[in-house]
Amino acid sequence: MSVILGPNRYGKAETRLVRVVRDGEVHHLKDINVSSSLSGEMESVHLTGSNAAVLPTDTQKNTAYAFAKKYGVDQIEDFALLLARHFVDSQPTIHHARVEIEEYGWERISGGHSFVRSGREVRTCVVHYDRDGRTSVVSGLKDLVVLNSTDSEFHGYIVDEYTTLQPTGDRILATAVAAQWRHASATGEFGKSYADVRQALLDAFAETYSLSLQQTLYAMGRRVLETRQEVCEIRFAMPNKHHFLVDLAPFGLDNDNEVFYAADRPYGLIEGGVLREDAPDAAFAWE
Ligand SMILES: O=c1[nH]c(=O)c2[nH]c(=O)[nH]c2[nH]1
Repeated sequence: MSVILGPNRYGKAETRLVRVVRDGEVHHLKDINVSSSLSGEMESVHLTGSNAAVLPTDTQKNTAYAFAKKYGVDQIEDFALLLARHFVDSQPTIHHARVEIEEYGWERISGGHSFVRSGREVRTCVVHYDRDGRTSVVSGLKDLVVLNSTDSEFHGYIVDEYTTLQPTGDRILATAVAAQWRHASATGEFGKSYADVRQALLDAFAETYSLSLQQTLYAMGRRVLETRQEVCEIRFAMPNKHHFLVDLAPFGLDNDNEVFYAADRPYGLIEGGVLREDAPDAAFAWE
């Protein structure tokens, strides 16, 4: 039997890191979750047990903490690029780095040092860097929960012998948006870009009269590409958070789209992407 080593990568997943910046009495918080994943000359470690080419995952974790102290953490994309470039540029055996970061928001309560975890979405990024200098940056968000209490219909679908769904001309449309968008280049004002993409997503969700969540997804992606030139592709995963009208007739009550049962499962899962026709090749950006 002849076998060979397949694709592989290794790293430290979910290094939780909180950076406090003390500006006198006023403190600033960055709360992130860093996952690094390296690949390169890893035949020996798998085939012979030699660890000579391996930068330990423990070191990868330590580097994240040390860099947070030395360089601070501002935009997660910039911090991810810093780490990815460091791993590849400092170690000849490491040819490719993937760094993924999630950021959790905190809001100031009062005074300078008290915070409440924000109920907002989680901001994300995935950065790749290889020894040829090829770089990709994908920004994103997840758990952006949105709801339209009207302006949503769903009808005209295939009806077969198993279809029981009734067509509706007025329903609740709700989802938890998970979106990732690819930057055409690795340089940018990531903070401003993020704020504008988020706003474009919300505006398009609110302003689109929806005949399906698929149609809303496309409108949201299109709006982002119209709003931010540096974004060349966006991908979504959006659960259809079904709201079913409760039958109140047994209680002698009508229900004119007022009382709903908010089901948590099963849910429709609508996934799709929108991209510029001339978007540069994605290479490893989505890996
Ligand atoms: O927006 C929707 N898209 C679907 O594909 C679908 N399927 C379904 O049962 N309800 C919905 N709603």
